[in-house]
Amino acid sequence: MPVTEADVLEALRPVEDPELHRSIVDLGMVKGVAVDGGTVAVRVALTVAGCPLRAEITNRVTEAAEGLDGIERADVDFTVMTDEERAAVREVVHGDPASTAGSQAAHGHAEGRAIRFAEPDCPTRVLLVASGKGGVGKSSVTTNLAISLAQRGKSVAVVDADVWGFSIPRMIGVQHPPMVIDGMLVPPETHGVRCISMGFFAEEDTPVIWRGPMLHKALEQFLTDVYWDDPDYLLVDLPPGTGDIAISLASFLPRGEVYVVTTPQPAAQKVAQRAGFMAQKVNLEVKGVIENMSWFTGDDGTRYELFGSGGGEELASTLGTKMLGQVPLVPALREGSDAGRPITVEEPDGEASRAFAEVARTIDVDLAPTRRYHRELKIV
Ligand SMILES: Nc1ncnc2c1ncn2[C@@H]1O[C@H](COP(=O)(O)OP(=O)(O)OP(=O)(O)O)[C@@H](O)[C@H]1O
Repeated sequence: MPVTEADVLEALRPVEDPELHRSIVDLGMVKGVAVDGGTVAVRVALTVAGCPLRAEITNRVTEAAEGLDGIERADVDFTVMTDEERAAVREVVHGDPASTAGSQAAHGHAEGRAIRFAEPDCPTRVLLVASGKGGVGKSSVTTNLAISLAQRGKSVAVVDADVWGFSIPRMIGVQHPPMVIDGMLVPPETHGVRCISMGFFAEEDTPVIWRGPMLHKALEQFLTDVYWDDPDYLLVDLPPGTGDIAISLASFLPRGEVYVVTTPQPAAQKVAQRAGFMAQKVNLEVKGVIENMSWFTGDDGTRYELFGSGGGEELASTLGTKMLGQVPLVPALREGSDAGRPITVEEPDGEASRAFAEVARTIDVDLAPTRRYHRELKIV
């Protein structure tokens, strides 16, 4: 039997938009299908003009259509959605329009909008990555831990809340800024990790001079106006230290698990301790310490403890928590970060990547919560 247009539509149904992770058919992106013998023409409406995912969508559509028996060639052409169509997409993916971005007359922060990650039935584990001071590798740990969790098959998102020293987009190698669909921000996905950062809204070499209340609102918007789609994990790269941002986030994310990154030298512990104690003061549990730059392995296999040793263990014991892992100092990690090629992607079997994979496993398996949250079990 010859292939019909309905057959093609069925074949396209499992094709997902690469970042919205929903069927392109359900999203209303397939605007037309025409079969002519062994050739099929498919017209796809992109959510936004100049959509950076066009090539990937072409590949997916072509592969699905050409998988049909009797179809030899698929030609894909593109159009762009109208405002109404975009509004419909936002409604499909982001639910009730009254509670989501873009529904307000003045787009932006909507007072009182719920933060999904704070809701009892939200399945997402929120990992807050903290450090006492800058430069210990907190952003590198956040980036590579996120990728390691994604490599375990988890859906992972990152909020770069290091508003003054945002570096995640560069480190992870983000290819394009977030897309805006009817006021809803769709975070770009790289190596299986979705990410949003102040870096998308400020120039790299311009200092962020926003004051506390504006930052507070910006972060709240990162948690509400962005289409996160209930990932398994949300990692938050906190600014170093114990300032207002960390406290704001604690109030936004009361179910956050805190992980403190430190270096091995004893002097660093005093500063890192403050971050840990601050978390405990705002009632967040410090779930573990990750020691970074623990040693450098020479060509002959000798380990050189350039920054001393024992700091991570000591900090963990002071904070009453566990040390989850030690990440060695590897020049390729820094080079990869600078070039947007994370070590966990470039050298997945290397010494540092194995350390990140083990920390990811510990968090994912050993520290998995035993309690499940059910809305219906909420005691009022
Ligand atoms: N294990 C490591 N091996 C080699 N270089 C590393 C390692 N960890 C971090 N670095 C490098 O150290 C520098 C600081 O790291 P990073 O930016 O992750 O720190 P940070 O604690 O987030 O700092 P800030 O909060 O100031 O942004 C970067 O150049 C990074 O590439």
